[in-house]
Amino acid sequence: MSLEPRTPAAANGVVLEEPKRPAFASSSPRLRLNPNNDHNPDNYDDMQLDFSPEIFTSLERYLPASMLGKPRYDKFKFMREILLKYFPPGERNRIQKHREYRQKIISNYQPLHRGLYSMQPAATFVTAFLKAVSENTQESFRRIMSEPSPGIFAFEMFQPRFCELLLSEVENFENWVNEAKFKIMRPNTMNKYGAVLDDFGLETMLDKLMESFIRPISKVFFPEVGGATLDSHHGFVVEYGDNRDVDLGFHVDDSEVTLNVCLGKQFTGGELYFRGTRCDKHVNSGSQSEEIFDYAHVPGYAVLHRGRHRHGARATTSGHRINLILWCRSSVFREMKKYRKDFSSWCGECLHEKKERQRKSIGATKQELLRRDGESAL
Ligand SMILES: O=C(O)CCC(=O)C(=O)O
Ligand SMILES: [Fe+2]
Repeated sequence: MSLEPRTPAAANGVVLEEPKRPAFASSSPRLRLNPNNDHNPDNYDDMQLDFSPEIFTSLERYLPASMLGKPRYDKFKFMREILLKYFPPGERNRIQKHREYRQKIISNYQPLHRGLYSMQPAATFVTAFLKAVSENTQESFRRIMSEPSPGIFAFEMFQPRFCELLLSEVENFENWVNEAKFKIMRPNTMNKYGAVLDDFGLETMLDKLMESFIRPISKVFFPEVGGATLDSHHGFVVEYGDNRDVDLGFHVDDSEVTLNVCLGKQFTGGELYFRGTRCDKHVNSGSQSEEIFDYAHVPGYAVLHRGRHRHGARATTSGHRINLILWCRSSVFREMKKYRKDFSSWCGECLHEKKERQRKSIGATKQELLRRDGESAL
């Protein structure tokens, strides 16, 4: 098996080209860095748009103060100009196709357990997890979590009943896909099986899961990779066993923080193996012995790690294993990353290089001092 990490490039199919910086003249107004949450945005549902109306409604909170009082059409033109720079036509086309794909599922698929489609914390999480998140402190999180290897957190998360319901919903969706001979998109380029939960209606629920439960934890444990600013996700299930995927190759996720929860059912094998966190430049570098760690999945239990923490899943040797995966992303972190070269706060190899530079520089300084001492003694 190759140990070359592969970035699952097509992830949820949303691969954005490098955004080009808007070429505004320096005197032109710019978007605000933080949203104006007091502003009540207009509704764009009735307009013929080439981007989803919700994008305009969301973006409106970022408009400069001078634009906010302008007529709706002026705001629309201003925002569209920005969006066009960030989404080239091919990308826009792909997003439009994906929107139609989801629409087709939503209008034909009959959910089995409607309760799953809105976040119901008391029916979803085990009590200890809920308590830790409501306390929202490093101590409360540490109380329910183990950190068996640096940057890998394991904890009990879902109630058995919630796992059962979600498994049966996924099964119901897959039966519908087969009966309707519907061609579904798989979670990413690495899986032949599994399903994207966001595509059949669970996007809002998973957004809530990320915002209210994963982001507070990530803010504490992964601040250096945008843990506090997670603002989008890709949520899916992976499936292993007979007539399913067997294992998963060595890779990094297209996420800043990944939540991986085992839903069941009964299985042997399927352990995750981790090999240290790396930036793009060092993604293929070797591992230190202390970075080598294996984790055995337990139904109901979650693993939380940086997306750049290199990992893979060993063969599921018997039974059937289904895991919920939530790739959580931060647009702010991705934008800032473009202007940085040193990632020693989270990349094991950048840190190693930095220490090496410091060691050399201290050595050179010592040499210089010794030389000066020698000269003055003459
Ligand atoms: O099979 C697993 O538990 C890991 C899945 C995974 O790493 C992924 O889908 O990115
Ligand atoms: Fe992964």
